[in-house]
Amino acid sequence: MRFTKMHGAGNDYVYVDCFAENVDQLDLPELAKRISHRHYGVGGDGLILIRPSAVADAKMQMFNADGSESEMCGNGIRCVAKYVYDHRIACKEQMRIETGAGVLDLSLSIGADEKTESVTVDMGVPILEAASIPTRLVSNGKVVDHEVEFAGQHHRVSCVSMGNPHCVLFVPEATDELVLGLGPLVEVDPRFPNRTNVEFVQVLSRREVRQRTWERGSGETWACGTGASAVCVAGVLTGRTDRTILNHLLGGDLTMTWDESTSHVRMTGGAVEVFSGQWNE
Ligand SMILES: N[C@@H](CCC[C@H](N)C(=O)O)C(=O)O
Repeated sequence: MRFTKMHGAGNDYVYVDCFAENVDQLDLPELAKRISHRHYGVGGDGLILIRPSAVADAKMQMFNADGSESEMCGNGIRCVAKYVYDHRIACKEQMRIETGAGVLDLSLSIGADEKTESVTVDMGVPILEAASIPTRLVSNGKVVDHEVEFAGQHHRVSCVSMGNPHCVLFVPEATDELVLGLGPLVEVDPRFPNRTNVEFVQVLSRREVRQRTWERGSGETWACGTGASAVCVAGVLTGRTDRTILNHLLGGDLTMTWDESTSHVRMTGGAVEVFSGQWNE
């Protein structure tokens, strides 16, 4: 089976082109675990299948490194768009990709070498009601974060779904103690019956934040696009940031906007193809 390693802002996945490869007989969760392993496999934050779609230019199916399947992947969908364009599956600068969270619109910036340099994704409308710890309205009509106890400590969190669940914590500094210590506890907290992704965010100014992410099913990753979308929404709702922010993640930057007129979140970032190979197992 041919595969391609790609990353968006350092969030790296193993991609399989299912326009060319038949994976239907494979145990996909097991394959995701094995292929993602950083010592025994190709290595990555998970596995992403680029499939034909009946309703869009392609369909993305994504698995975390532990084999669990997620509805959506923000950095992954930019790489899927790049693959689809650069490998001439669809030569369209405006493209639609089907995900577990619906069909999303993408706009590609093409370089002089006729390859995709960056991608803007319309991430859709964030869902606040679906969060298991709901974001609350206070009497003056302003939405605020919610005080919750995790491991005996009180934290203020905002829960935002971008098709997949996110729990955003604004902190003075996203330390290892928080990300690697608290992150795994929040991920499996019983108040999140489907587990959750966890974002630790330091606000640098109204237009700039620094984010570290503990991802459901993959542990700490170098970036998370759906997480950056949730952070953009939570920053606006809690009055901390403007509607357009630059988010510095461990592996790169993402530009995020929560559009006031449409309520859609837009994300712009790079997508990089690293290498291709043959998986023989
Ligand atoms: N890294 C991704 C999110 C991947 C899925 C996530 N771990 C989940 O289980 O929901 C992104 O860029 O959005």
